Amino acid sequence: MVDLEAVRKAVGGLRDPELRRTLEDLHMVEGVEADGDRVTVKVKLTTKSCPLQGQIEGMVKERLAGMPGVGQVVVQLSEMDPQERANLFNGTVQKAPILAPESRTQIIAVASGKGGVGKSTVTANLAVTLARMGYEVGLLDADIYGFSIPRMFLLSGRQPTAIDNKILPMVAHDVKVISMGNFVEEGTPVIWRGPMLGKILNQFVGDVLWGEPDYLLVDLPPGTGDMALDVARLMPKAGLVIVTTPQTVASGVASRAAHMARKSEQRLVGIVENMSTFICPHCGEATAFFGEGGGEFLAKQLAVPLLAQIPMTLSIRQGGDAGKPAALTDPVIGEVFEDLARKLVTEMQGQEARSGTAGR
Ligand SMILES: Nc1ncnc2c1ncn2[C@@H]1O[C@H](COP(=O)(O)OP(=O)(O)OP(=O)(O)O)[C@@H](O)[C@H]1O
Repeated sequence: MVDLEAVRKAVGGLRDPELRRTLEDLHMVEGVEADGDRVTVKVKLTTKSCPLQGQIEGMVKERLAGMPGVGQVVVQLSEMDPQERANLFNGTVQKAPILAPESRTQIIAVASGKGGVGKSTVTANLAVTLARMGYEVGLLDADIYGFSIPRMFLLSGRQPTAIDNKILPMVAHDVKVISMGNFVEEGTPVIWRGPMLGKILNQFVGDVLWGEPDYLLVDLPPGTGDMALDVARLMPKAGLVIVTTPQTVASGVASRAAHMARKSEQRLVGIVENMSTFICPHCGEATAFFGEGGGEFLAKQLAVPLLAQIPMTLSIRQGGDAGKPAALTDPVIGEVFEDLARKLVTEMQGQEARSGTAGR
């Protein structure tokens, strides 16, 4: 005898790979039936064109395999009607828009004074680390000219699913990702300017079904251009983390980014010094390749904490190119980023509490 309640519970406990919620929460389990040991599970997808339907079918079969009394498993897929979908998206998936005062999502914008200091690398590694620590994480790649996030998450060339004018973020390494890089042909230059940038950012925030992540990381373009100002305008509560190298600090470009943030009344959370030392892949010796003390100097100057000093390692570069951030594969780097994530979470909580906005 098949225990249909147990089957329903087992299927209901599976998580939708895109929406990151259980099928039960999403009201996707329409019914379970048994005819002898032949079990039929009816699953209602948000859309029949869902590219993950094969994956969902496989998940159900794998989950039920070997359950007492269960022999053959048949998965019948159907589709929600627009009303059911709207109820689901506006209710279960996204209770409040991500920028609404009642949203629980904390936004962390990651900036740098100039390009090439490793801002995207730090953002990607921080995102996967927060996800590994159990937080729900979204990553918005607002570096629309020099997007490198899709490559770092092995998402190049893929397109997110769009349903009823909403976009589902792609998921990689447990992080929900949206990047301009997934909306344009590879190698095509992005030439929008001024007001268009604000519109894209608006869309990436308003039209993407982020759900309710604990943290939304925003990878800003380098420098103090239009996009950084748009982020300040659209996300006034975002905390800003500035990535610098010891050398960049010396040239003063990092502090320009910080001063702009202050001017636009953005909340500075802290500094991350990247490429602090070069770790030789052969002998393991650490060399202060770009000088020393820069991050600390900037942190003192701005009266914010130095959250981390990230070494320059082969594993970080290789992880970025291979689509698997090194924080997931190199235990030493994993530890460095976990330390950064813990400090960042604590600092954000402290700032919230001090400004009296905790629990918003
Ligand atoms: N700590 C590190 N160790 C080794 N390589 C690193 C490290 N940080 C960054 N890199 C490498 O440096 C290059 C530039 O990094 P990244 O793309 O993250 O910079 P960025 O500041 O985001 O640049 P841009 O804003 O111009 O896109 C990449 O090849 C990346 O793999």
